[in-house]
Amino acid sequence: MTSPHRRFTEDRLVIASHNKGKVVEIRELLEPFGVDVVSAGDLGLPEPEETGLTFIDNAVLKARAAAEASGLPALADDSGMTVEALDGAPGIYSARWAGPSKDFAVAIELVRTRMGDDPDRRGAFVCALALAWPDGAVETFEGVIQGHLEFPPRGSNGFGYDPIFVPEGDSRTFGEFEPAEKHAISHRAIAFRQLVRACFEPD
Ligand SMILES: O=c1nc[nH]c2c1ncn2[C@H]1C[C@H](O)[C@@H](COP(=O)(O)OP(=O)(O)OP(=O)(O)O)O1
Ligand SMILES: [Mg+2]
Repeated sequence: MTSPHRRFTEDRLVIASHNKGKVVEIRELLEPFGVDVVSAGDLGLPEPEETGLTFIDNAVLKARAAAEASGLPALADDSGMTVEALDGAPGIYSARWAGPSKDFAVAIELVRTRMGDDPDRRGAFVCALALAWPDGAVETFEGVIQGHLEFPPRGSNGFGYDPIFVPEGDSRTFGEFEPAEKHAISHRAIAFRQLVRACFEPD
């Protein structure tokens, strides 16, 4: 049976993200596919306003904006952390909780104080990926990893909320994971496996 997905046949791809930590991870995850990648920041593309109400909506919006502006296929990642005790917050607002200076010490402190001593420490990371072409076609994928939060933050690897997130089955925070270990299990890795199967690997 032929795949219902639009396949990636070009040799260049724009990473539609202005987050340096995320761009590093996406480059590492795409490395085996020999695609020439350039980031939206490198191309001087503007950072679109994320007006969507879901991770998928925002990923599509960012991917389409970059594909239209560059004339190249573009891959966007919209991701965040959801906390049970906060009814899913910060969720799609995960980056915005860090404020205009993108200070995640501030965002982490906000999560800590809002959770207070709630005994429910469960949290998850979600990653939506959208691959968009300049003609408007788009493919979307989503990955989730469950875990719990621990304070104070530990570890200096990764980015964002990694120093407080402990994935199920481990006792270390993602901030204490080596990059390759995070790439084996993360929400982004789960979404990437689907993307690769649908759009990159031969039928
Ligand atoms: O693996 C992760 N480890 C820790 N924190 C993470 C992760 N993945 C997403 N996060 C948090 C921080 C990030 O800032 C926000 C995503 O927000 P999101 O709008 O998708 O990205 P962003 O504004 O940082 O860059 P951009 O929109 O240009 O891709 O969620
Ligand atoms: Mg963003």
